[in-house]
Amino acid sequence: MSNEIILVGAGHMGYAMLEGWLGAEILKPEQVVVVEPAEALRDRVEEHGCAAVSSAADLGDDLKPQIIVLAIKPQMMNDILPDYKRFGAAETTFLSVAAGTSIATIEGHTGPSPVIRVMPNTPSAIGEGMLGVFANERVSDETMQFVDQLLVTSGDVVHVEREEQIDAITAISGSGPGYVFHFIEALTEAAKAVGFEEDTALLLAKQTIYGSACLAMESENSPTELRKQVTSPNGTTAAALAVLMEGDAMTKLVTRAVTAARDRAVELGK
Ligand SMILES: NC(=O)c1ccc[n+]([C@@H]2O[C@H](COP(=O)([O-])OP(=O)(O)OC[C@H]3O[C@@H](n4cnc5c(N)ncnc54)[C@H](OP(=O)(O)O)[C@@H]3O)[C@@H](O)[C@H]2O)c1
Ligand code: PRO
Repeated sequence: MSNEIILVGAGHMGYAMLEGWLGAEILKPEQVVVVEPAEALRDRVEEHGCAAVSSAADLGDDLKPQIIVLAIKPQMMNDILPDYKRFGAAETTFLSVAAGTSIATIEGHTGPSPVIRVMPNTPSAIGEGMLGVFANERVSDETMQFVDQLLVTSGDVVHVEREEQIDAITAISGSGPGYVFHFIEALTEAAKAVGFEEDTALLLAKQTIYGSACLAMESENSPTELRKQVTSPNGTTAAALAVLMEGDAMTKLVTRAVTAARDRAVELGK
C-alpha cells in the first residue's frame, strides 16, 4: 500500500498539520487528497500541489488510503463519517483530531477499524505543537510508526494509555494556547493601563511570555525556582504575585477552566 492520505477538512488544524507534513517532506503532495467544501481553503492546499475536492462524492472508488485524517468539527462527525465507510478496509486507519469524538463513535460508522485519536494544538503550524495520541489495538505497528513520523513534524508527541486521557490533554494542551493568548491579551491591557501605546504594550506582553516559555524549556530549574529568581524580597514581583497567588487564586481559576474544558470534551463525545 502506498502512503496515501485523505485529509477531510483543511481548516485551522487540518491545514496546519498538512503544512508540517509536506514541509518536512515526509509526504509528497501527490500522496494527499483533501476534501474541503470551502473554495479558498481548497486553493490554498492546491498551491502545495495536493489534489482537492469539495465533497467525498468526488473521491474516486479506486482510492485505497492508508490513512483518513478527520479534521472536521466534532458536531459534524455523525453527518460526515458515513461518506467514508466505503474506503474503510482492514488496512485503512482513521486518524481523528476532533475533540470529544470517541473511537466507539467512529467505529459506529466505519465498522471495526484501526483508529488513532490525536489531540494537536495550533502551535503545530510552526512545528511547536504539543500532541497527545491514543490508538486502538487494531492499529498496526507499521502505521503507528509512520503516523509518529508525521506527528513529530508538528511538535512534541505524548502517547497516553487510556482513551479518556485525550479529553484531559484536550483541556490542557489542545485548548491551552487559547488560555495563553488570553494571558497575552490581559498583560497587553495591563500595559496600556500603566501608560503604554497598543504596539509597545503588545510587544512587551508577547516577548515576556515568549522569553519566559523559552527559559522554562531550556533551564534545568523548575518553574517554581524560576519564579523565585524573579521575585526579590519585598520587591515588585512579590507585590504582583501577592495579588495573583492570594488564596491560590490563579491555580484555582486555571484548574476550574481546565475542568470545564475537559467536561465539555466529554459532553461533545456524547
Ligand atoms: N483549532 C484548534 O485549536 C484545534 C486543536 C485541536 C483539535 N482541534 C479539532 O480539529 C477539528 C477541526 O477544528 P478547526 O479548528 O480546524 O476547525 P475549522 O477551521 O472549522 O476546520 C474544519 C474544516 O472542515 C470543513 N468541512 C465542513 N464540512 C466538511 C465536509 N463535509 N468534508 C470535509 N470538510 C468539511 C470546514 O469547511 P467550512 O468552514 O466551509 O464548513 C472547515 O474548513 C475539530 O474537531 C477540533 O476539535 C482543533
Ligand atoms: N480547539 C478545539 C475546541 O475548542 C479543541 C481543542 C482546541 O473545541
